[in-house]
Amino acid sequence: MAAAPSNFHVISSTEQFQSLLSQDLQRVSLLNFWAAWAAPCGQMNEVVLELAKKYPQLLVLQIEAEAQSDISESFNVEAVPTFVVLQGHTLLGQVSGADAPGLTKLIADNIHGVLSVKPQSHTDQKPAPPSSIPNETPEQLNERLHKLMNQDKVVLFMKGSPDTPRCGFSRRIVALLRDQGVQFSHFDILMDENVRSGLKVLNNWPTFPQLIINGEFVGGLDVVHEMAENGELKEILG
Ligand SMILES: N[C@@H](CCC(=O)N[C@@H](CS)C(=O)NCC(=O)O)C(=O)O
Ligand code: FES
Repeated sequence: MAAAPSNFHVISSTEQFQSLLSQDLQRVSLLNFWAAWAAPCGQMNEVVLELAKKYPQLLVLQIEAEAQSDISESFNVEAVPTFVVLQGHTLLGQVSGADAPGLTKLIADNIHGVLSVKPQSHTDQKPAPPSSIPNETPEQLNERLHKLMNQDKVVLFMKGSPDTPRCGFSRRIVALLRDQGVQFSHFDILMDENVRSGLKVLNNWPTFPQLIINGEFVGGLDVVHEMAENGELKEILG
């Protein structure tokens, strides 16, 4: 990250957090709850830095969610990234997930009333997607997705690898499958944007992890967790 502006603070203690917030109770602040292992948080950190530069009057607090668990808990942060916008100690709004346009709008709307700074177009704030196989046709991608889904009896499409998950949801499904004694192959969707977006369409499911059994889409973490609880998972695994 390049040199941070003076309204941008990395929080290292609850005391520092409270004292920064209390300095000026009229000031609008943006709390960015992030984690180093979550790729979308890396992209959103850039967006947050741009917002800090664009709105010098905005107090921007970078909070590493797991390291500052007391602060995270007090705002009920359950996933990263989560963004909380306050004026003093009053909640103005919240955005969950890597929603750059949503966050930009929330800040613009709230800063606008307070400071009348003209908001800029949202489109130039979108992070660039990671690279993928160039010139792959939809047919080729479809064929590749079916091959990947059939590479083993159980295939997990996840963020990162089973030994190095890059997201809490992926980490939890790996722990669950291991706990259930399920053998599985995996594919890291962070390495391939075509697979990432293609599977969302093919399986009509917007998130990862995605578990595939016998070539068929089964569900994400919540679904698989439910199936492990009620015995259905063992049943379809035969
Ligand atoms: N409730 C979901 C949680 C998974 C989730 O929300 N995943 C998000 C954040 S990791 C996701 O994959 N977003 C789309 C993307 O990153 O492409 C489940 O049961 O699997
Ligand atoms: S990568 Fe942020 S919640 Fe999964």
